[in-house]
Amino acid sequence: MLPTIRCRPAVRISGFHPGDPDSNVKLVAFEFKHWNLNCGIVLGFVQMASSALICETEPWKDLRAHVDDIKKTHLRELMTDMERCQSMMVYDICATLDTLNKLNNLAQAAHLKEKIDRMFEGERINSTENRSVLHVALRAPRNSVINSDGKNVVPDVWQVLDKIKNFSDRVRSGAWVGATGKALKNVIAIGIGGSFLGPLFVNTALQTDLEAAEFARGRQLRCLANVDPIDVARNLAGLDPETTLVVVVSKTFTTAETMLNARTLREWISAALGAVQPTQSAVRLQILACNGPPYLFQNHVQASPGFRPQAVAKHMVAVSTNLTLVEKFGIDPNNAFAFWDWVGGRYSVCSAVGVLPLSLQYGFEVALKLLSFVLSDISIVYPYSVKVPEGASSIDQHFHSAPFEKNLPVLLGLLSVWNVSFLGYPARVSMESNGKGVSIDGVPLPYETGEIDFGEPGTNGQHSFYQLIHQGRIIPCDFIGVVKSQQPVYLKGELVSNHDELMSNFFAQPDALAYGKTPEQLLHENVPHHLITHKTFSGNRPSLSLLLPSLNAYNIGQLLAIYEHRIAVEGFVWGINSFDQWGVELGKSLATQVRKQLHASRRKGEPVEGFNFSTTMLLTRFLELHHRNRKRYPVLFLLEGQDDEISFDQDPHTAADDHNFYSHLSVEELQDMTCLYHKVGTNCSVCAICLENIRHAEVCRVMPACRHEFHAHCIDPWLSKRLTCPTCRTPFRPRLSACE
Ligand SMILES: O=P(O)(O)OC[C@H]1O[C@H](O)[C@H](O)[C@@H](O)[C@@H]1O
Repeated sequence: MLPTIRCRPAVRISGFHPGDPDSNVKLVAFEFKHWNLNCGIVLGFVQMASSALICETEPWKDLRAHVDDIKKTHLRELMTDMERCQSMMVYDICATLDTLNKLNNLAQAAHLKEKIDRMFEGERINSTENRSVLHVALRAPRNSVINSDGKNVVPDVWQVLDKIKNFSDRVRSGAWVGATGKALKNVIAIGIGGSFLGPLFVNTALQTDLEAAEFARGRQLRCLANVDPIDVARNLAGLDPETTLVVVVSKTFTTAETMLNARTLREWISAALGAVQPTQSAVRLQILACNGPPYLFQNHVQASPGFRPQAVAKHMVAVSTNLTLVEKFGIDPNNAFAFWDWVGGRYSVCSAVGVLPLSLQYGFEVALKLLSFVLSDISIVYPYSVKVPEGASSIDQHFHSAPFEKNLPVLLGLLSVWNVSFLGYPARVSMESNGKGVSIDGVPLPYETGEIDFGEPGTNGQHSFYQLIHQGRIIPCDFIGVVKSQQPVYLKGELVSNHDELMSNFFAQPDALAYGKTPEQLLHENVPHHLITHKTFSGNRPSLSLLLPSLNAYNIGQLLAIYEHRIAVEGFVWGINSFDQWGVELGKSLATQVRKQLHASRRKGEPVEGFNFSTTMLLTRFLELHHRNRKRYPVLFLLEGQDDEISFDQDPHTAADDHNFYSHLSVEELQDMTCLYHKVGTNCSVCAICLENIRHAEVCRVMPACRHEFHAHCIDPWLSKRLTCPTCRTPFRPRLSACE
């Protein structure tokens, strides 16, 4: 089945025969009719100077002039194309045969083929970072040769894959156990951006796939990115550190959010199972306060049995290009899984970034299918002998070698360029790659690039933002559907199965966008006159519909690769660098300045300065309100930190200096401190640390000045570090005596 370009009559790309014996591309195999490619090549070739913008070429100007013609034709006129109607998947664009010829000319002018070749040949096409772009090597068969700087990188890739197989097999079989001897059933993958979204996407898709789910029975994979402690709390809810493995995923191993989350979980592990390292210099007790429900792990903090260095080694592993920092963090280098600077973060899901967490959850064989390989065709025993590449790898080969008229990523990329730069429609995906304002040579761009990416699964969007896409701005949409549901449900008495209900909408929406609804139709339906304009749909809105046979590891890999390459095609044509992301840096560095200010204000009472007036006011207000409200926050959990980067939630006036900050009380001294047996009706009845009621006759400590009361076993770890009330921060001197 599939794709048809829904455009002027007589232009069609069709195909997608999942079982096509002549094709090793299972997602899409298509024929292209009535388009004389060679003619397009000859007519369109224009040599560009290296810093010339694509908009200065004749093919670009030709397309620009063509826009007015195209705007005269409505998409609904194209719907009468019988050839298109016979296809199973439809790509509706506002374009004609002529448009496609002109786009092909543009591809020639942009030297698209040469750029694709340079990428596969490992040239440093990411010139602003001086790197090659070789994510295709991550899914290359073991015996292939792909060079970067004259070195074949494929053996390194397979060395890591072998290591992942070995490690994930051991964890899954129970040969690798946690610090207390229990099998590790749960995995939390910490990362952000490209070190998060890819694994999250694949995990979301696979967790309802029956085959994959069978391999994941009894196991959980959670992905944590956001630095908001609420997200940490949600991800840890219900997990036991004894049976949890933390995978820290960061290309650089310096990303602020990932490293703070990694330190947080390192404390979670070590508080429950033993301290991280006996660093005396900066061991501090931190209270993270929060209004939310008490998801977290106070009990583990109290129960910490003391220093057990193997806890982190057993419960934390890393994926990174920066193995030095991994080791410095305290993770055993043997438990680090490498990748390389020629893998961009957002193109890294096929590296250990995705393959390690997915192998731990679903087994290595399922993860391998995502990349390239049909397991039935290879021996699982080493060495793998790969016969038929599938998954992402099949699309790589297709992208590299198929002629443009049959090359799906090329066609999709060219059509995106048409939508964005000529028709002025903001399109989808690739915001970090192609959201650029200058060419690869640093020349400001006089045309629109980049796309805006948003969406929703299933029909959710129909009940919200589809209003915008039907009657507001024209936004080209991608609809991705599957023929066979992962979880088929058919209820007796219903008109259709649940999946057919879903798919009814999949087929209807592109038509609604393309056809629209005219005032004449509405009048014919007796719609009241005053509502006619409100209920009119202009139509003529382009969309792409992709129909997959099913959502399994192969198809997911293919889908990923199609979108990766489509993005590259767009960037190659626009003449921009799709592989850097300088635009994300400014906000991050400003956050560093804010972080320092918060630290200085909270710890030393320093006023807010160095910011613009508006931000100064807002920050000051934030600090004031936080300070005023702090007593009402329930204490969520206690942590020990050792990094100066961690901002302390500390009253400036009670933390004048580090000398007073530490109580230096020994365990014996703590035991000697006055405690009492709680009597009903006295003081507070809730311990603000564990949030449990304090019951009759439980052993408690009452803060002498403020009379706040806590379970003795809850408050003691805190008191060993500082002599303030954790609720109101009132300082005090201990009275040492036996229990009353
Ligand atoms: O993997 P890391 O080095 O932690 O980077 C995580 C993310 O951070 C950056 O902000 C980049 O914009 C992303 O492309 C990257 O994926």
